[in-house]
Amino acid sequence: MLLRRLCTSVSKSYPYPYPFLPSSIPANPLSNSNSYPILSPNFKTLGLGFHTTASADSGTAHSTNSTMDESRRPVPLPIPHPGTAGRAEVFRALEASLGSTFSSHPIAPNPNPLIIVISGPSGVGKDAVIKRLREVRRDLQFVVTATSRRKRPGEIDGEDYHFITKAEFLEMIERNELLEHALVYGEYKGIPKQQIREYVAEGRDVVLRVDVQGASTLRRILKNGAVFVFVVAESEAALVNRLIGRKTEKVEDLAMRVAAAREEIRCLKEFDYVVVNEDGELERSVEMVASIIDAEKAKVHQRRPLF
Ligand SMILES: Nc1ncnc2c1ncn2[C@@H]1O[C@H](COP(=O)(O)OP(=O)(O)OP(=O)(O)O)[C@@H](O)[C@H]1O
Repeated sequence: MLLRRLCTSVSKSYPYPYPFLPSSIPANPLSNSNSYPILSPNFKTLGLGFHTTASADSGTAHSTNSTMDESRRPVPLPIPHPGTAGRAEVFRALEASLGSTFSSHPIAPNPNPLIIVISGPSGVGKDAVIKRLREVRRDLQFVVTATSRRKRPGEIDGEDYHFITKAEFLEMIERNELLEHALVYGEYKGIPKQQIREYVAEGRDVVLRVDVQGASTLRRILKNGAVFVFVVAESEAALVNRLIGRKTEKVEDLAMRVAAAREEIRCLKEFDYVVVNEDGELERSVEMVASIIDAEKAKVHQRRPLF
């Protein structure tokens, strides 16, 4: 707040390109006509409680800090005008006047690795969104869910899902290898822990795909350490049409999935973001998810992926 006030008042009052000088400061007697006067090295101390002022009649700058010794008194140095001098020359002159080199280290800290949980009712397009996201965001890691259900046409084992038997799934549960698992429409689905741990340890962003009940479990485990995205269709009718169009469900399963979707939509408030995957607008939904990820990575207060 204090910094903002300082920046605002300084930028309003100072016509020179150097932001921390009061406008009343006279020309530097040592400078040529292309130079601006500048103080050294006490500008660094502005934030530390020194208050540097300029005296119009003496042509020198003073500090109101009574403890400042002679050696730290501001020394006026000539700064060549960027219009006539080379960039490197002005850069070096600024460094000399401030008494320190300009660091090339990143100003903002590296963002934390992010866990992105994508969920939503059956048939809204979670797999379709994730499949496309994989293509457009190569920087993301996708945890492959293990499932006991049968492969659908076009699905690839180890890429879309790890297709395993019910017995193998139960062994994974026994060995505590799953972060979360659920029995969904008579088939097991679960998220292997190890993959997430490895990706997060490498500082990578990880995308998980879970059903709504799985998302509730993950929220309890991961709390605010992950971002939860709820994918929905624009309407119930659109969702039903999509499920029918997929032609993968038995008729009795269709009714069950639609009934479940009605319940699952009530869980929306447990999520951080909602993405409406409108009919024919898959690309826009994928862009929306990518934007959510970018916004999360730009957060000043980052989530901490702990589990
Ligand atoms: N925006 C869209 N417009 C039109 N069709 C879509 C769109 N998104 C997905 N679909 C289609 O809708 C059907 C259901 O999508 P998908 O299988 O990705 O849903 P899902 O949420 O992963 O379902 P489930 O949880 O049952 O696995 C698929 O046939 C898919 O191609």
